[in-house]
Amino acid sequence: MAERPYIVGNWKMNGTRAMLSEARAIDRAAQRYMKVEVAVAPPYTLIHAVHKEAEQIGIGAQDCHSGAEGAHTGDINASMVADAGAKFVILGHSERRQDHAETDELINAKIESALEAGLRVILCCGESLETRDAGEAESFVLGQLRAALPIFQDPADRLTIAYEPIWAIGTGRTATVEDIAAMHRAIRALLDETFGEDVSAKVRILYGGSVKPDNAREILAVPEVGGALVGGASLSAENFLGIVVGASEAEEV
Ligand SMILES: O=C(CO)COP(=O)(O)O
Repeated sequence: MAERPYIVGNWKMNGTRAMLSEARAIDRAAQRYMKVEVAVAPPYTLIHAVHKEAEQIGIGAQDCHSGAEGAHTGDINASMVADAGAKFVILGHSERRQDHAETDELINAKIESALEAGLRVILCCGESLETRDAGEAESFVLGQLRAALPIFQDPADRLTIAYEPIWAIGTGRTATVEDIAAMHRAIRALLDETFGEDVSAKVRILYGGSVKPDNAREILAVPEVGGALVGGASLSAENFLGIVVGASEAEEV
């Protein structure tokens, strides 16, 4: 693997200032695992506070509005999260696609504004169980990516992909390592075709969906997997660091 494994915690709609002690613990411990790149995406309300605590870990946002500042009550745009200390934003997460009816067009507009604000993008993709059972998982996921990849002029520097099968998110059910490897290979082939192999090699493909300390090492040892996007297990420093340790051990194999 060309790059360090990338372990990103997505706190989703969790966390008050009480979580700052967890963030501090993650940050201090991450300094012992320099072979792993560690980051968290807290809710908007905590981005700046976590950014101030963090010396080692990267900070990101879980979403951003697609527009410039203006009359959009309750919304937060890309330059605002960048100003708060975020260096990346997660876009296209299945929970945003489902709960907020986000379309590929809207996600593309968000990607454009994020790139303009200097943010890196973690672009999520993933199929439902119905789609998988119909044998259409690969074409669905590649379709989601084909819709967005042409926007990236400088993908090596700005793009990370997260493959998160919807049926594995928060369910305790992970995809098999064979399924993960197969989907990651298909995504890599698309990246090779779109950007050329040299640039593609610099884009990490993460797996997400019920990654826990006890399965992290096995998943992260899959050569095609460049890291993990972690939901539930990122809310406790102990669990999240268990995954970082798993990534570090998988690197040594
Ligand atoms: O959606 C996810 C990360 O973005 C995965 O969530 P869980 O790790 O809770 O399954």
